[in-house]
Amino acid sequence: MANVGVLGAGSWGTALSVLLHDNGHEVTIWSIDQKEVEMLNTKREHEAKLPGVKLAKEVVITNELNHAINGKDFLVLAVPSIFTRSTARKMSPFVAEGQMIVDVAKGIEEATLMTLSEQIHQEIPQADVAVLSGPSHAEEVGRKLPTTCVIGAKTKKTAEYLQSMFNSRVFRVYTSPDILGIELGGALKNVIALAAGIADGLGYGDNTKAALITRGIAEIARLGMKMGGKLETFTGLTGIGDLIVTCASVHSRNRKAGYLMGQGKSMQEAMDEVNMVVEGVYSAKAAASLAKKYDVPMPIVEEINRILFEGKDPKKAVDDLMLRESKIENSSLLWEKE
Ligand SMILES: NC(=O)c1ccc[n+]([C@@H]2O[C@H](COP(=O)([O-])OP(=O)(O)OC[C@H]3O[C@@H](n4cnc5c(N)ncnc54)[C@H](O)[C@@H]3O)[C@@H](O)[C@H]2O)c1
Ligand SMILES: O=P(O)(O)OC[C@H](O)CO
Repeated sequence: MANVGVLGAGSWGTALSVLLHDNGHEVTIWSIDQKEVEMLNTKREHEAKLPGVKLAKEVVITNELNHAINGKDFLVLAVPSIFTRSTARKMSPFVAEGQMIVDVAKGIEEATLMTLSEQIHQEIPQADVAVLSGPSHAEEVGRKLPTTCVIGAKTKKTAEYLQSMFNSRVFRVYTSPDILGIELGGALKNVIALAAGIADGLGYGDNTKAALITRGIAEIARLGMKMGGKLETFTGLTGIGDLIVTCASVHSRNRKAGYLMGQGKSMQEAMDEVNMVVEGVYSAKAAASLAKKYDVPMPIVEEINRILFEGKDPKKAVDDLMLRESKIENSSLLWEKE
């Protein structure tokens, strides 16, 4: 049994707290928002973000960061990615040498193009930073439906320790040394999910969805491998696995935001209606900047940026994708004879 601090009390922080408590660990959740702490202490349920999932009375909920960090065997950082750096900076004075932090958010910092684990390492150099990712909606983890994820860590020892902490009958965790590939897959799939949602909102069909998923992972892998991520990661749970769930699921925040935009709502109207973090909106510009920096074609990502930030008509964006110059499916495939 371990003593765990979960930083962030949104839907994912809450679902993982329930999982870790069910696994027999002592869990303390921290939220920056005193009202959220009071609400969770009173109701033992996040009605707005994860209705129907109860937090056991033993789970401690606090507004004091040091209470969630001091003496904990490991920490789970579950705040939306735009708050990762600021939260890590606040955490740093309380984090012990070698204390493990598992980042479970998905994003890339727009200003620096850094992954979340890189930001955490910069703010908390003394921490042992790992990541947890995969096809795992909080709504289903909270209902204890079978789910698989991957822990990425710098050492096998840390990865296997954390694997044993999260593993359960309903939550199967694999390990991986490819932290970068895991983080890029998690952040970039949210941008493609916006496109999948837009296609749904426009009334397009399964063919369109399959095309976006397949060409989407091609874009993600092309960039990710040029940055140093591994092909095996992009074809695994945190790559294609997470992309499939986010493009297809009724629970997906990014898909839903895209759907609303496909139906004619503005980006802001869509984000307000979803009322939970829509990470793809924050990662889209970073993805386009990385594509430019690494000289990798990412046409879906580029069109999403035009829709989000230049007001391009989504239908015109799909037309432009369909009418791009003709291409071979994969430029590494060759005919024996030309
Ligand atoms: N929800 C899921 O199914 C799921 C699954 C896997 C990964 N994730 C990732 O986990 C991260 C969190 O997602 P979520 O769904 O829990 O989001 P959410 O919108 O439910 O979480 C919002 C929470 O963030 C915290 N918060 C708000 N403002 C803050 C601030 N200024 N500083 C620090 N914390 C603040 C509060 O506790 C708030 O409840 C995202 O990166 C998301 O991609 C989510
Ligand atoms: O699928 P979304 O858009 O809700 O994103 C949340 C998580 O990243 C799912 O893995």
